[in-house]
This record gives sequence, structure tokens and C-alpha cells, in this order.
Amino acid sequence: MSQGPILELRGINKSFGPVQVLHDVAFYAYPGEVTALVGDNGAGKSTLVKCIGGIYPIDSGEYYFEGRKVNVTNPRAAAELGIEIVYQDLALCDNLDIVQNMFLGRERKRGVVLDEAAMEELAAETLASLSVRTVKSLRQPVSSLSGGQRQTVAIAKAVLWNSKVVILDEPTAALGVAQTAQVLELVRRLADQGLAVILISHNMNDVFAVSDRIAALYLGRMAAQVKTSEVTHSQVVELITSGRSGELGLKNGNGAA
Ligand SMILES: Nc1ncnc2c1ncn2[C@@H]1O[C@H](COP(=O)(O)OP(=O)(O)OP(=O)(O)O)[C@@H](O)[C@H]1O
Repeated sequence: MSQGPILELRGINKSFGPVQVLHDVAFYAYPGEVTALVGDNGAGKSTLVKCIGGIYPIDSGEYYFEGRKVNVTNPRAAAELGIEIVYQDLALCDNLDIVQNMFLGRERKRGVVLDEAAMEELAAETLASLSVRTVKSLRQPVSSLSGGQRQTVAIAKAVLWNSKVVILDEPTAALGVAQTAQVLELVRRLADQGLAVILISHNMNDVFAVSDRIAALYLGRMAAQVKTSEVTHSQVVELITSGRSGELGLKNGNGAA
């Protein structure tokens, strides 16, 4: 791919009080690709993603977006760049319907009145563009949806805002086999539409099924970022568990195309 990364981090450090969680981390994500972010519990995946999303300001390091150096010091700055995070707990409101959830906090208005028709149309268009046909009515409460459907709504909500980078935190963790397959298809479709997708996952099958690149964190350091087609399951497991892969002969943060 000739295009450069849409998002690139260099030398990122992040501490909480005396505890340094991220050490000199390099990371990049390309448009049209799924980048899997893997690592053991506590490796720093959530912290890295929260730095990308402006929830945690970085202590030092450089953050580039579309080739420009940027300061992302709060979630609004990230949203303005087109970066959206879909959290594991989804932050959907059970008592609200699909349209209300998708526009929560960013409602469309006509004068002082909510423009329900415009919101419903845009929600329908977005779901259709993602080839989501599993929800019966956009006016059904989110509490009536299955886990996979909820995940779909949360993802659709994230792409509604002309997003360019969508970060998904373990989107299949709570799902069964069929629903996992549906959500992975959706993840792939997002990338095929040109979005850069960052997928946090512990599931190697998911990672290999859907990702183009894999970034492996080990104890807060980027052990490697590699093309998925160039590594095996066991090499990735070795990167996650030991931070190294002898066979790959990779250096820290290496593997850029
Ligand atoms: N707000 C915080 N204050 C202090 N320490 C924190 C904070 N957030 C995370 N940490 C520490 O940073 C380290 C990395 O945590 P993080 O949640 O980023 O890892 P993770 O790779 O996402 O793990 P998991 O897969 O278990 O979610 C952990 O040791 C954690 O205890």
C-alpha cells in the first residue's frame, strides 16, 4: 500500500504517578486496514488506546495524524480528528432505542426541536452502508438486542461521525460463534470502506481472521508491529508472552512496510 499511516505515534511514554505504563511506544495505523493490538493482561493496550483517544494525555512522545503533528489532550480533540473508540462495556443506554443511542449527546435539532426524521434516516443509512440487516426496527430499545446486535449498534454509532479511525476494544469478547463471525465481518467492512480500524483482542483466531497488521505490546513496550501475513500464531503468542520472537529477529517497533 502506497498510502502512509493515518495515525502514527513515536516514543510515547505514559506514567501513572510513579508507575510507568508505556515505554517509548511506537504505533501506527493505516487507512483501509485492521491493525490488531495484542498483549497480555496489563501490557498497556487500554492505556495506549486511551492516549490515542485523548482520555489520557501522553507524558512525552510524538503524535501524528494524517502526517501532521497534533496535540491530542482531550477526547474532543480526538473526536475532531475523526477518532472514535468503542469500549467493551459499549456505553449504550438500555432504555433508549437504536436511533437515540446512536445520536446520544450529539442530537440533530431543527431549531429547538429534535429532528427525529433526519436522525432516523441517517441511522438507517449508516447501518445499510455497513450491510447491517439484523436489526428489525430502529425504534426498538437497545435492551431488546442481542450482544452481537448491540456491538453492531455501538460500531455504527462510532462511524456515524465521519470517523477515520475506529478503535474497538474486544468487540467479540462476550459473543457466541455466529455473532462473532458477524461482528468480524463488520470489522472487515469498516476497513474495506477506507477506515483505519484498531482492534484490541485476546483472541488469536479473531486476530488472524480479520487483521492486516499486528502490534504486540509486552510490559508497556511495543515488542513488534508486523504484517499478519508474515507471522504465525505461535510467533505472535511468543511476542505476547516474552516480548520477543527469535525466528522473526525483530527489533522494537520494527515491521513498518
Ligand atoms: N489509571 C491508572 N492508574 C494507575 N495504574 C494504571 C491505571 N490504568 C492502568 N494502570 C496500570 O497500567 C498497566 C497497564 O494497564 P492496561 O489496562 O493499559 O493494560 P491492558 O493491556 O489493557 O490489560 P487488559 O488486557 O487486562 O485490559 C497495568 O499494570 C495497570 O495496573
